[in-house]
Amino acid sequence: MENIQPLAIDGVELSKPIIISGPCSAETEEQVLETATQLARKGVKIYRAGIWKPRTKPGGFEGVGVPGLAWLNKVRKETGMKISTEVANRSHVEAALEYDLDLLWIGARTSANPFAMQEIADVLRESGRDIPVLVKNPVNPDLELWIGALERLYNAGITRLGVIHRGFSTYGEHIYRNHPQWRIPLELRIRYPQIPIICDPSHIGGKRELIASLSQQALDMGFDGLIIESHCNPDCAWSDKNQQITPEVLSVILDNLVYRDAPAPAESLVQLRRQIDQLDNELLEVLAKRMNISREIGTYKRDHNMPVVQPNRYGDVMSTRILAAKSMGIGEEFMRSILSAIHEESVRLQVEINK
Ligand SMILES: O=C(O)C(=O)C[C@]1(C(=O)O)C=C[C@@H](O)C=C1
Repeated sequence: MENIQPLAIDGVELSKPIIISGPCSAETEEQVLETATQLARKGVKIYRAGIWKPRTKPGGFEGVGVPGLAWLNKVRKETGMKISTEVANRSHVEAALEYDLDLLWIGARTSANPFAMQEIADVLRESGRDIPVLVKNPVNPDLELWIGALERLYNAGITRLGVIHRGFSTYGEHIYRNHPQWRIPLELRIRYPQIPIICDPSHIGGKRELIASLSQQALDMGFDGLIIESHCNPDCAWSDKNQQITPEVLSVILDNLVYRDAPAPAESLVQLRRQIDQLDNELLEVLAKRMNISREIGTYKRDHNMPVVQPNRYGDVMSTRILAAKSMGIGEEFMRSILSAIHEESVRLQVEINK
């Protein structure tokens, strides 16, 4: 995907960060236009509204369908904003192209489904249109599946691609509706630095109160933009009302965000990075030494017919190190995952010796 072009929409200068906003769902022409007018007044340039809504269970509001596309056209005409919606199958794409939408996005359930992604890529290729497309992460935390969805579009001739990080589904009650698992979009950034990443704090948080802090966190991590749900009357929204905010609130949140975009690092940062380099080397040396001891223990176990995994010893290692880590200001979760990775590798080396 070397040839990916910067996310550009014809006829609009994209702000930094890129801001996309609008209601979760288009409900009525009045609601669509009223929300759009208020957002345009606040300086938003790209409008979003769900026309077809994938619902977990049948019987919910499933979107207004094609008539909503005409309302979006009216939004563009009256406010000058660019218009976007989610597409999930061939007929959605055909209708969206017919109504000349400026930007499309692919939802998380669709990007998780290679058949649906291929169908969308095929219809875009047949249309010969290089419309910008944003791909939400798949519901499950699978980076390859996400990249696969992007590749299908890229191979179909779509060169203005971006992604939306909307968090990952988890079972049970959590503070987030969809767990952010930031390391996954960050890994994508490292592998494809040319692909812009837009954060969707509305779907990650699932609650209005979390939108501001999640947005700032995303910008601090170098994300390129935000897609935030906004509704002229959120409490009466037909879908996802807890995570929608008024254009007024949106504007306050945006005004308070700090967008960090400093270019070359100063000397003080270079110095600090040198210290990190040094410490990482020391960590590596210690790790290598630990693995060598583990190999020796592995030989001992093989010669004395002992099982590789020693749960009591592992439990002791875990609890004593976590206690020590805490007293040094190191987080428990972090320490637990490091120790568990070290133990896994240590066990793998010892199993090798037994072969
Ligand atoms: O103490 C041992 O028996 C080891 O092999 C070391 C070690 C570790 O890496 O800490 C590895 C495997 C065991 O399950 C417990 C601990």
